[in-house]
Amino acid sequence: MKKLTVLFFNPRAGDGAAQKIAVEVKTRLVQRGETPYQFDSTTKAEAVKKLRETLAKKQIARIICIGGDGTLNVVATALIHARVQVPVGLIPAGTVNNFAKKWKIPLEAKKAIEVVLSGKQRLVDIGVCNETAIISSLVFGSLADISNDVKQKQKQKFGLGIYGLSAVKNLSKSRSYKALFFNDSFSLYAKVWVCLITTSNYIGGRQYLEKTYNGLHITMLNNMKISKLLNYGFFALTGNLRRSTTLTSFDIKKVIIRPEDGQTMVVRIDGDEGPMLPAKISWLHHFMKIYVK
Ligand SMILES: Nc1ncnc2c1ncn2[C@@H]1O[C@H](COP(=O)(O)OP(=O)(O)OP(=O)(O)O)[C@@H](O)[C@H]1O
Repeated sequence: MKKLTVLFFNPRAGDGAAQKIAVEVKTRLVQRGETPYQFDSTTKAEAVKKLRETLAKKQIARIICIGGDGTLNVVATALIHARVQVPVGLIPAGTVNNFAKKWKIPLEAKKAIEVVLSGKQRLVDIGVCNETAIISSLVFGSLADISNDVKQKQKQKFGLGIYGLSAVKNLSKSRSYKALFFNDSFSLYAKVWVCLITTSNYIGGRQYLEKTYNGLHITMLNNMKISKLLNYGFFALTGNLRRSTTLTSFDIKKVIIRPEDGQTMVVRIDGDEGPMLPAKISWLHHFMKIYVK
């Protein structure tokens, strides 16, 4: 039986170009004698479920994913649930496309399609929080509440500056969360105003740390003051966040985060609402095969 190519696109990603790009990819695949397999989905949860079922029932040669980090998260989460490794071709069609920038996948659709069809692959690492993939970032604390406030439509209309505006709007509501970070060999109790965990030294398409490390980068702002925010903002914008004196920052492969005092906390992963804390967050070495230049 011939293995199938799954063609998965998210009409909500970026400026909505994914659907048009999907038609282009389909034409290229048909020209090569392939019949791509597609399914309909209207929510992220439905897409994860359908993709996981497809991976379990059918022989899949590869998945072509058209969208941003949130769309790629659907694919990686389905791969985690299905416990299989199938090569993934990313055609960037999101707003930020952090993952595509990190792996130098062309942002222009035509070029990205050629990268997938040329067949060169490499293994890459991602993160996981409970059973949800982390493609680029996990965040909780007041900033997570801020991104919750930012709707996809606003992001498309006003660009990423909308996060800054929302931050200023929400400043008065900000509060810190008490949480315990631990694994087999360390434990840290912290009052977290905002905690950011990333899989690389890029966030929002910009380099924010000097170096990357093969693991999760954890950066947290522990107490909220306007003066601290300015210091933090300066170093973040100049790509030297770890030089800021107002942060706790370390790299790790595995951590459990448990809120104290019975507080409830939801994390946001790759821009979407994720699981509630407590959660186990780990580094998945060589988890995903992707097409690269
Ligand atoms: N099949 C789907 N149907 C509906 N919505 C989806 C589907 N797959 C993903 N989504 C949601 O669409 C939203 C936008 O997707 P995505 O993150 O890829 O685009 P973006 O935000 O423009 O890009 P980026 O994250 O790179 O800035 C996300 O919130 C994601 O949860």
